Amino acid sequence: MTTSDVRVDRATDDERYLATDEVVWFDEPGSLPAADELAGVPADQRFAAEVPDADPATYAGIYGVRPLQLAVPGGEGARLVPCAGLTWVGVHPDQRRRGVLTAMLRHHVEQTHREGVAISALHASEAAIYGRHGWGVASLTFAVSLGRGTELKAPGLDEEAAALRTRMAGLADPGIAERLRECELRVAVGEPGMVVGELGFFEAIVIHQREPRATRDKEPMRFLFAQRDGVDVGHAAFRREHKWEQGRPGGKLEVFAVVGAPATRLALLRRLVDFDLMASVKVPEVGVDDPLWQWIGPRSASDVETTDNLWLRIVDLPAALPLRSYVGDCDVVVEVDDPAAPWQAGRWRIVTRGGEGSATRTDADADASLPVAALGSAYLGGTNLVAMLRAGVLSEHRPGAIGELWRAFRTDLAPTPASGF
Ligand SMILES: CC(=O)SCCNC(=O)CCNC(=O)[C@H](O)C(C)(C)COP(=O)(O)OP(=O)(O)OC[C@H]1O[C@@H](n2cnc3c(N)ncnc32)[C@H](O)[C@@H]1OP(=O)(O)O
Repeated sequence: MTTSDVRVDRATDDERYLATDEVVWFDEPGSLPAADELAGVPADQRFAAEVPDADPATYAGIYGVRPLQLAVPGGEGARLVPCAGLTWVGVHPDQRRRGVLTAMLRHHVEQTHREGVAISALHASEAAIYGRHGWGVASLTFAVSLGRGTELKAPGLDEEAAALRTRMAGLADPGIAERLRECELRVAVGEPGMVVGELGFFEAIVIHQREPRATRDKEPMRFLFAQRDGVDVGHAAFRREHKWEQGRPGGKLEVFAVVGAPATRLALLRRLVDFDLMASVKVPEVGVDDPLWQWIGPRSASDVETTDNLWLRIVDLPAALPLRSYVGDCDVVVEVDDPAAPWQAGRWRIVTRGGEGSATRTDADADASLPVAALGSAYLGGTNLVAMLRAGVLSEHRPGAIGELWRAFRTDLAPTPASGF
């Protein structure tokens, strides 16, 4: 079988899509009606691959797209731009390593381009999958474990943080999905790297968290909202777990997200490290330049794990570059290697001036050659192109060209990690 034997189109059979999902992800079967299981990925954004000799009860492969707003560098803060959130990618175990994923990713890139969206983003289950298909790691994230009562020292933010009120909320509270989304939209304009889903994405969180398999033996997900003058300015999602050691409480608090500008994050984290009966708190989605590192000092975390966060793929280079702002000026001709998107492979003159950027076709000699994944990696200012050159994964034909490009793309702060989608 070759990739051309794989037919990819809209998935029209919900049961078949879910049966494929179950065999790929080997989770406890869901108990919700199909429409609820599939909530969060619009019906016209669910796709499936078919191959000639497959089991008719499942698809050979499935994928979905969540329409997202991606916060990209924009002046002092961020601009929110449309982005295709690739998710739910899976190939039936009987069909793996036959090119089904390759066919689906090619379809996704073409489909995204056709729909006029310039950027695709994803979180990768395994790091080896997406680089060869043009996605590059655009941000890194850390999960940081803290002990109960860890002191967060931030003298310059104490007053602002103290003026915020934090209040708990639950999944059953009316309007919770709307509140989460509104709050994230408010925060994202200051945090390049964040993504914000449509309302259906937040409704799906509520639907899925109410399912028995999500809460078995566990506290249901709870939220902590930070409010200024009655307006939500940030939130954290978390769950506590009982643990007793020799009659003493040693509970674990698992945080799923902390969303807010620095003073809001400070107020939320101070609450999270001070819940009764807890001994430790695990905070995910801590970015490279997250203020938490300054607040806790170099050795206060009991454990730190790092992973790749958002992977970006540019699918329309001349449309993508003007969407963000740039701190430096450059004029560099790049040869872009992108076999899966021939409309943007080849030579481009990238010019940034006065904060604005563009890419135009040119026949001039290339100053540098790049896989398209390198541009996705650098797009949020999160991955250093000069470091990639030194590592030997890019090539330069005019000395200094990559440095010039990087000084235009770089940002003051590393991107904020994007929450899972
Ligand atoms: C955004 C998201 O949804 S992330 C979730 C991704 N899904 C999963 O992890 C679910 C479990 N895994 C799977 O369903 C499948 O193994 C997939 C989707 C990862 C890969 O699907 P396949 O159809 O087997 O991939 P395909 O045959 O097109 O492989 C393309 C190439 O990538 C390589 N590759 C694919 N997956 C992996 C992997 N997990 N690790 C290393 N290499 C991989 C293949 O070896 C192949 O290389 P080659 O062209 O040099 O031979």
